[in-house]
Amino acid sequence: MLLKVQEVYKDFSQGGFFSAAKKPILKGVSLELACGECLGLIGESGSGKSTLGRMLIGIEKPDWGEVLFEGRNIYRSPGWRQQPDWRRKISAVFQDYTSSVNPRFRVDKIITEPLYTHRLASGSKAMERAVYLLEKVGLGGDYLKRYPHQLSGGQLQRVCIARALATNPAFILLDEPVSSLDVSVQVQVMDLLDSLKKEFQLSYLFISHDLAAVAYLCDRALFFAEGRIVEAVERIAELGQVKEAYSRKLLYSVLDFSDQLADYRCGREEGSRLA
Ligand SMILES: Nc1ncnc2c1ncn2[C@@H]1O[C@H](COP(=O)(O)OP(=O)(O)OP(=O)(O)O)[C@@H](O)[C@H]1O
Repeated sequence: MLLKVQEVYKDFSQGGFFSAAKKPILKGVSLELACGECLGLIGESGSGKSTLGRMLIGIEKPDWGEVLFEGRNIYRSPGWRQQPDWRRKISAVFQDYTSSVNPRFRVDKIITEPLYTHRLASGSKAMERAVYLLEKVGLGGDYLKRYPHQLSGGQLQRVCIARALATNPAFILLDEPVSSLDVSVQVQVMDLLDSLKKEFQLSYLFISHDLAAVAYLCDRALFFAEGRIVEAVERIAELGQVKEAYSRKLLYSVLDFSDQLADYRCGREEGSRLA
């Protein structure tokens, strides 16, 4: 198993720095992710999805429980706050692509930064890798010298995906990666993520409140409420048959679920016609 989360708990302080009051955010979450798999995490705003996501990429230490990556407890490995070898194998793409990049960096610097941080390449080797990655995300070397403000939202998110791929990761956290994009661009970016997953044998945790997007991209899914997994869907085709009241509520809240899924599928066909 690539990633294993065992009974993690997390509380956050409430009411400011001097307050001792704590609010439980994660309440005993366990999950597993195999190589090459895309697992969806669906839940309402504030349910703790991003907190769990941050825990999986090594930046939110659990109060209790374990996060095992390739069998190793990442928060107990020596120097987990620095740059141990496992860290380059874990990457992330977030919803807010604008604040994910330094606006004063050109695309080449954005993509090569992790290569320098992890001492994987520098100079012309790093630049060659940046061009290769830009091609992989459908942009190409012409974009190397552009600034973020010279790119569309979809192009900038592709640059963020290229950066996430730079260190040859095995696992990528995708925290609402298409939520800020137009539907037609969402389809293109999800198709890109899907083809990259196959090409590089990547595993994804895809956090979303959008059931249609989860149905489109994921192999299986977890419904998440108030810091707990309330229902697991082992076959994504059965997403519409969830039984728990919370999952059904989420399903019904997306009244246009099947319309939206049809839109995505339609967008994919259109995309392939345009290609
Ligand atoms: N560092 C922190 N300190 C205090 N409270 C926090 C911290 N990080 C998150 N929280 C709180 O934890 C709860 C869960 O937040 P989280 O971002 O994980 O939820 P989410 O399900 O990802 O929501 P959204 O979909 O809106 O991003 C929220 O009430 C949030 O305010």
